[in-house]
Amino acid sequence: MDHTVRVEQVGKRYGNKIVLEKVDLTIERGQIYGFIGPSGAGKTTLVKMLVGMETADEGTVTVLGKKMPNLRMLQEIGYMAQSDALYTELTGEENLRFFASLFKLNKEEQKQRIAYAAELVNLTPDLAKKAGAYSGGMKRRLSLAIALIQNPQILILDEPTVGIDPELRLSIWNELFRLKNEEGKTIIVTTHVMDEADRCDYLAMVREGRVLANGTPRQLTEQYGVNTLEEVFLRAGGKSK
Ligand SMILES: Nc1ncnc2c1ncn2[C@@H]1O[C@H](COP(=O)(O)OP(=O)(O)OP(=O)(O)O)[C@@H](O)[C@H]1O
Repeated sequence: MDHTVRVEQVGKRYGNKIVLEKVDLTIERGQIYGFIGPSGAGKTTLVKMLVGMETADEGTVTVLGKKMPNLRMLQEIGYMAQSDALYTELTGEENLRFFASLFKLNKEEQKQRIAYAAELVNLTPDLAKKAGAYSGGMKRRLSLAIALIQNPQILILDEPTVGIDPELRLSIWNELFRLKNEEGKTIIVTTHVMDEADRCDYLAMVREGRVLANGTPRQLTEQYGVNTLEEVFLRAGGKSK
């Protein structure tokens, strides 16, 4: 099997608080892998470790065979954080150009990638406006375009479609499927939206720093004896489980 990400016995604490405990995961190349779980479960901490922005106190995180954190992996990992990290005084296009310049792309590739990413998120007509004047949804879209700019092998998206209207959400998901199917990209998302979780090939249910269950959406509903992922989420998120 072609492992893209391997998380082994990972533990993390902030002060006295245990945020992740004994987490094991394997993500295969070309998978859309979702993390679901209640607020504060540890999903963002986990994805930050995959990107190399947080270090594990225990255990190891390996991405494309390299132990994380590893600065060289930034070329291969596109990351969209939960809060937008944009230069508000720069226009949308200038933001894209700035981030494109951080990667190994020649001038022509930069131009193509900027046009592609802007088009994908429907921002082409707004590229000349300052990012500070964008609406919340437009900022999310610009962040997504930035995550794609270097054409990374792995996309890590922390709640990518929050504040994005249903039509654009659908077109973004169609593009994620295309990236997976045609380009073999590995896509990791965190989400609270159950119809998005349903679109993932594989899910990990995270709660209180542990992976309670993982499997395909169907395996999870079967395992919990319910009909929908929403019910799985409520069971796993509730105290009664
Ligand atoms: N830098 C930090 N310092 C201290 N505590 C932190 C830090 N980052 C996260 N935490 C705590 O770690 C826990 C897990 O947070 P995390 O952001 O990973 O959860 P999450 O599952 O992504 O939640 P949400 O769905 O709301 O985004 C929370 O209790 C949070 O308060």
